[in-house]
Amino acid sequence: MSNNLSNEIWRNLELLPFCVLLYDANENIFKVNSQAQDLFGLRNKSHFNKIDFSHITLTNHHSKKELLVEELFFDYFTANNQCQFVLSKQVSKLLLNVKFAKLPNSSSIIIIDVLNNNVDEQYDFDNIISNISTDLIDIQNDDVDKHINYALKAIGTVCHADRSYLFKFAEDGKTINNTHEWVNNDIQAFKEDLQNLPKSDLPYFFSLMARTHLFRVNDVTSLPIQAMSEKTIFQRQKIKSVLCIGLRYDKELVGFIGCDCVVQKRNWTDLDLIRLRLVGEMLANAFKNLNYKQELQQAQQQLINANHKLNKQVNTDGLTNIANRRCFDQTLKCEIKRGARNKEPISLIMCDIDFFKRYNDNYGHQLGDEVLKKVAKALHDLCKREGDLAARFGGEEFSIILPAVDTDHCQRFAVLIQEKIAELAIEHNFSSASNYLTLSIGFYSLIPNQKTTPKEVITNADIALYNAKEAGRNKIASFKKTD
Ligand SMILES: Nc1nc2c(ncn2[C@@H]2O[C@H](COP(=O)(O)OP(=O)(O)OP(=O)(O)O)[C@@H](O)[C@H]2O)c(=O)[nH]1
Repeated sequence: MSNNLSNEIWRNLELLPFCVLLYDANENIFKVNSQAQDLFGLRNKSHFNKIDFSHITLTNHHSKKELLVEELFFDYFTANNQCQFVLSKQVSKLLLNVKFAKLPNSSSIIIIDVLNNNVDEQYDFDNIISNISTDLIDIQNDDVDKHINYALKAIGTVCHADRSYLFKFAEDGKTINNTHEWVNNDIQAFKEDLQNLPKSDLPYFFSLMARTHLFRVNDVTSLPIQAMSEKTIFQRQKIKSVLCIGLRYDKELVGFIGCDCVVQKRNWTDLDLIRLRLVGEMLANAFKNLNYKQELQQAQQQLINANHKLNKQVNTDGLTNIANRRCFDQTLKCEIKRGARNKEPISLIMCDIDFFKRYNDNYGHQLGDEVLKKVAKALHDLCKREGDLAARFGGEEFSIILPAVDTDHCQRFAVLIQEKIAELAIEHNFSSASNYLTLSIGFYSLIPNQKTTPKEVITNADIALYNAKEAGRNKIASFKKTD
């Protein structure tokens, strides 16, 4: 490549809006445009030698291998003419996209595009954002505060703020509450003072928020005259710069998150805004999910309660509030099967109020109902073991299922029933059996087998009850098989 040609190419190249370096093989010199000189901290010269780059190393962004800048010009690029490198500066790391082109006569050009101003910070923020979004996806009510505080600390730190916070509008829509706050070391917290704050105290702030969902002030002292109220509040909190973005829930503004700088002013960057907006959107989505989840849980609970109530209703006798015939039938069927499986006894007691018709006729139907309730409660209270069931069989007749109870045990239980009814001491002057209300009790105890049917068990207990009645009432009779 002739000198003239090389110079001509360079005149065009050096004007590109990138960092450009050219190696002129003829002269064995390097040319570096002003952006590239700035990037590598080189002194302004018309051309450079290898030695001028000897202090500059780059790190391959993917392989993490280090190399000297000069190596880029000589056989570094083979298959791919483009690669990303990290250049470590004093306080930051820059991500560079480096493109390589060969010229005739072993000369070559390097064009560098600075992709990111601080690789570490971006990397940290990406990590934080990915953590926050993972945490917020499955947010539960009891750890919501932890995640919000983490998000606020993250956004406060990456935006170089001294304080970050979340405000939510109260239900009346007229006041706001500072629900969460992060403050940097030695920075005063204000959360407690910022409860039930009338929106009307910040008219300028909220008019901007309503229109743009954004409030970005680099220098609080430069706020316009309409923002007098805001200025006073900000200055009381020693705020020098403030950046807030609105939180929307179904397009409606429900609050805002923001950052303050207290120690020194900050010219908020577009990146600060993008980051704050990202965190704000994630929080707003999380609140939305949480709300849906809560509504769903409430609906599920209501359904469970309604089901429970319905289940109770269909299985409960309306007057006496103990198990009804339906529940009795189902339970007896199950317990017979269980007894057959486990080869365990089961007892069924049928009991009937003596001369109840006379009671009704003389004391009235209403008092009759009260008696039924008292007897039902007494029987229910006696059923203490799990699996025992007292039910209203129909009219003034009650039944009790006693799993794992044999004849002797059931006889003792029947006596307990009589004692309990006697304790009630319900006057019945029209009974031929006693002056007080009494029951006739019949029971059937058996070890069921696969063929045993509920019908057969009920019939036998009923026969025993009939025998108790026949024996003069207020009696206990057990069913005995007549072969
Ligand atoms: N108050 C009230 N009475 C009821 C209810 N269900 C049934 N009865 C009454 O219970 C009475 C049962 O009468 P009977 O079957 O003749 O029997 P009893 O008078 O108790 O005579 P024994 O059983 O032979 O001692 C009837 O008068 C029914 O009206 C109810 O829900 N409330």
